[in-house]
Amino acid sequence: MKTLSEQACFGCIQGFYAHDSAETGSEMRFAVYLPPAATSASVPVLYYLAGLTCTEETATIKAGAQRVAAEHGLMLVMPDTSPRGVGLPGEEDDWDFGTGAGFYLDAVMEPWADCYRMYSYIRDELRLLINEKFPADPDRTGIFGHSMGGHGALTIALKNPELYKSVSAFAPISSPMQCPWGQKAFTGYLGTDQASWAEYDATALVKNGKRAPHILIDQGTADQFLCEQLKPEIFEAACKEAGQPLTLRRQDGYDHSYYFIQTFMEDHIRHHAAHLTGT
Ligand SMILES: N[C@@H](CCC(=O)N[C@@H](CS)C(=O)NCC(=O)O)C(=O)O
Repeated sequence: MKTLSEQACFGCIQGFYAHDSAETGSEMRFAVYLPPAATSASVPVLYYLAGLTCTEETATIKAGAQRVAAEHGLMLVMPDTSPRGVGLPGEEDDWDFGTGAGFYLDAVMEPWADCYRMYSYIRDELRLLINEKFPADPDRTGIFGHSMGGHGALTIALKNPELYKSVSAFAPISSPMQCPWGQKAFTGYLGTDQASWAEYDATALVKNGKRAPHILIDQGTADQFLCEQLKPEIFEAACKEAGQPLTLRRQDGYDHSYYFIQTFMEDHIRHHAAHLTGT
């Protein structure tokens, strides 16, 4: 692991790091915010998965998460959204597939299968690296994210409740099997086998018996992707039917941007702190 930069931020450190990833066969970058509490003890870790076109910098700069994370003593980890520059044909052609659009799954289709392994990268490789290199309490890990990253957070938490003790999402893709972004990505990375798609679809996972801790979702009513891509009502109905605890808040007038995310970031960090630290 190498340090790219470190800056003082709310009493401790905002850093950017890179490492050679075995899962993605490439150098991956990630951002870590260490709260002041991390100077004297191991602290809970909260992963934030970003959306389409984003990098490790996007939420670090735009989400305004550090002040509240410092207050609650949470470490923030903000990874990149895909491998970059691995040289696959077409990887840069679309903004919603390939670079910047890893969809937090393990691809099985060629040529993506060797490198596009963001599910295993986030759940295993990066988590173990963070636990080894930073003052992390491995028993207190939470996960949240936005849009494609909201889908990632929900699916990773639902599939691994023993690893993730808190979960939330901003404007998640609630059922990628049922929207154009997801159908394009799943066809390209997973092929046409619908059974493998269901393994990465939050709504299907809930319907098939997977459970996560109480989920918080915020969704802006003026989000330009709401009706065609995000469809929170599908996930809401599945959770209600299955008895999965969910608080879905429809926020009047907010769109899909980081102005929306930064408005409700404090509520999300408090939600995670309540699960991870009891504060
Ligand atoms: N490029 C897309 C929009 C992509 C987009 O909105 N990405 C969201 C995540 S799904 C984002 O967070 N973008 C980065 C930003 O707002 O800084 C378009 O032209 O419609």
